[in-house]
Amino acid sequence: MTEPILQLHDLVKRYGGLTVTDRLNLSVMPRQVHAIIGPNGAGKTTLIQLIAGALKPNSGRIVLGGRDITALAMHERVALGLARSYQITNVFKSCSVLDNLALAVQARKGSSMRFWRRAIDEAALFREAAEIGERVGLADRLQVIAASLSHGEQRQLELGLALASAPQLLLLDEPMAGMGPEESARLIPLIKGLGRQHTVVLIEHDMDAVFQLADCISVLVAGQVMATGTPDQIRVNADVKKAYLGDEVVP
Ligand SMILES: Nc1ncnc2c1ncn2[C@@H]1O[C@H](COP(=O)(O)OP(=O)(O)OP(=O)(O)O)[C@@H](O)[C@H]1O
Repeated sequence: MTEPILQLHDLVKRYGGLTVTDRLNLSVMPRQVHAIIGPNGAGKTTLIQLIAGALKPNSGRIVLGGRDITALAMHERVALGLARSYQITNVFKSCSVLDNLALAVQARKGSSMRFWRRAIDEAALFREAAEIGERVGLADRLQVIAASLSHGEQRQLELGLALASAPQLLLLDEPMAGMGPEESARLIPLIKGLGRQHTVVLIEHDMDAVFQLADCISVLVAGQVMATGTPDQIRVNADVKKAYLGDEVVP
């Protein structure tokens, strides 16, 4: 039987007297896009930060690939195959798409200070960077300076930068934010494809996008998972509909 790639056990996060993550349990299966949705203030961002290691839980356990990572720092989680794509961009604006990706690949390989690196290594580096560019839909934009990319293309490049660390699990924080309908339509199949290779956990407010791209959806309400299921199961779930009344509309 396939084991979950990520498991959260009785996770609790409190801010003073406010319990934001409330004995939360969640399993994420590999090679899926698993979306976490929920009304405003349900604790989605907090949950992503707990998984990434940007926040420490008050109690509970986080298990990645069978290993307890609860006590590990962010960079140690990255080394074990966890990557997070930020809304706040870490793109070098004056560099080309290809150079940005090559730098990210080089960072993974830990060879940034090796000025004497052989040319053959450099060719492999740029080949890998170009391949990542292709996977995020930027094959014909590799030589473009990052600052000239559209908003949507910059988000695609950020995805590419996250992929450069060769993650097992990719965390995406509102990948559709600020995108127009055309840009979203382009990103949906890309993210779906990434889920097949890396496993994607995302939070997203665009419900149309979530129901198109997710294999599995968990609904977070008041810091707990109220329901987990396929988009079709979640769409007809009466409790979920009730939780969303007056908030985002489940399509
Ligand atoms: N650093 C903090 N200190 C105190 N309270 C916080 C802090 N960060 C978040 N909260 C509170 O925790 C709750 C959950 O916040 P969180 O941002 O995780 O929810 P969310 O589901 O991502 O919301 P949204 O959909 O509006 O982005 C909110 O009530 C928020 O005010």
